[in-house]
Amino acid sequence: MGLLSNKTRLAALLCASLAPAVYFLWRSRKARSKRTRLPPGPKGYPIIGNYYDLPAEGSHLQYSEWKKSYGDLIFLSVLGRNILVCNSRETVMDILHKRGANSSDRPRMPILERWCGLGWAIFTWKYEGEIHDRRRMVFQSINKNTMPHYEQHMHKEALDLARRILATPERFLFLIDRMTGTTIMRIAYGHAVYAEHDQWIGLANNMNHSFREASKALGTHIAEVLPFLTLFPAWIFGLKEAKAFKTCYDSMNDMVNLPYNMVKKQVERQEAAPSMTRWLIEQNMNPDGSIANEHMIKEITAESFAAGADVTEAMIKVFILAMLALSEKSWTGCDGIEPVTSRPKVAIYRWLATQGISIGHDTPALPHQLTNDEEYNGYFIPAGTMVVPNSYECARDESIFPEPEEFRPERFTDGVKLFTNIVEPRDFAFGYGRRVCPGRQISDSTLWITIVTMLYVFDIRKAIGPDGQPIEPDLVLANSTATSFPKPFVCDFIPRSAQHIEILNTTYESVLPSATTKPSPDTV
Ligand code: HEM
Repeated sequence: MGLLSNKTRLAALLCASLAPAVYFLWRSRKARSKRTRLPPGPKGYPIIGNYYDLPAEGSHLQYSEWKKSYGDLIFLSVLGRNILVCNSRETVMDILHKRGANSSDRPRMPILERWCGLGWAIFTWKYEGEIHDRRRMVFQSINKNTMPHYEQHMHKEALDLARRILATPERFLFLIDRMTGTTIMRIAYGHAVYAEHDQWIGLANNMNHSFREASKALGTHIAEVLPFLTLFPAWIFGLKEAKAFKTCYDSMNDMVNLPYNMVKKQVERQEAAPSMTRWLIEQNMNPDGSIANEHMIKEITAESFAAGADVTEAMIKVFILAMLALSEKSWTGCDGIEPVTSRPKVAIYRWLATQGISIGHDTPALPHQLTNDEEYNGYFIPAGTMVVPNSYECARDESIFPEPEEFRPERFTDGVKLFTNIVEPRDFAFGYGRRVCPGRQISDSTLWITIVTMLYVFDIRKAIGPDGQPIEPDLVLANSTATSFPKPFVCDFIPRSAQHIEILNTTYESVLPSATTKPSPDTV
């Protein structure tokens, strides 16, 4: 006779067979109860979710509008992808900074990775593996030893920009574009640009242009949210888009390989100018002359160039717009600016964000992604949720920045020193938590040196139209490409005095005198 009676055995059998069913029922109830604790958001449709609630461009405006109904946290779902929008500085900081250990991944960017050939760029990666080494490479090559060298070049390029604007003020937009390219080119590769149409800059322009076109093409692309579609060839979804993606793919490839190979040859000949690439090659050189981590060096320097040039250009153009917005109002910092004491650039970062600068495709900043489930203020946020920080809304918080549309440097500085008790706009201009921009020191210095130089030489005013009235610039940025830019605009650059011009010219000659005459020996 067994140890258990037949009745007990039957009961045990019943329990054993029911247990999984009970367990799954319990789990689904738990999950359902958790789901009911999701943050609020607009009710979507089955399967497609909020697909049609989001505009094709300017999503930050829609997020800000929803804030009135749903508050600081908004939960959306688009074709199965969960999205959490952080609509205030507090929620952005809580989720992306304080909980950075769980919020530092990126959502997959399947089109950029597969069709546009950007799988090597860390901004598309999860926060794991080699990304730490690559971010470290950027930090190590922008250090206290290399920074003074880079700053000399920034200074030279800013003075050069002022001289060129003096000669042909109507070309100022093109000249700013050129100047940011040449500055970052110097820093990344040590390449000096002399000719108007430099081959290296041409390469970079091709890359930037093709990336913008590809970004436009991926705008509403279904494969963005259904990654398996990128297993098919892009052309079956449209020839025009496929062409844009392919051009992007090829130009990225050129940018990764050609400048790097050139610098490598220069290092072998001991002729390389100081740069991120030279520094990284030297640091990774093996005793037999081979270079360790070569793929990382060439990819991270190409990414630094790509990440830096466009946004810095946008920032400087926004600064000019800001000067026009400031117009007749008095601001002590503008008049006879003291280069090292006044710090209007923090105002630019905030104002730029209020204008909806978008870094990353049509989101107010690059999105992050949750690695694991998260609990926040009683809400449940599932693993894999894409977190979108609405920096646009953060910069417009009226409790911190009254009349946020106004460009008012006096919020941050009395014209002599920077206030210490301010909310630092750089905290939201350069991203968040563990994914914060590793190149911010470079951009910060470039922007600062350029602003100071321009304000020293010029009074920047609204252009006067044929009717004798000032031409009002459009302050709304053109959105929806990788980085948003001011729409083309006109303005007047009025030199402050003959003495200011003389000082500009003598300073230009004295900063890095060798950089003005030596032609570039290498072509790519
Ligand atoms: C004014 C100029 C710049 C602005 C406003 C800017 C802003 C940003 C922002 C908002 C992010 C996303 C951060 C996040 O995910 O939370 C980012 C990422 C990045 N930036 Fe910048 N950036 C600028 C210039 C530069 C420069 C000059 C470099 C290189 C030297 C650079 C390299 C990068 C890289 C490599 C990433 C990807 C980091 C990652 O995904 O881990 N950026 N930047």
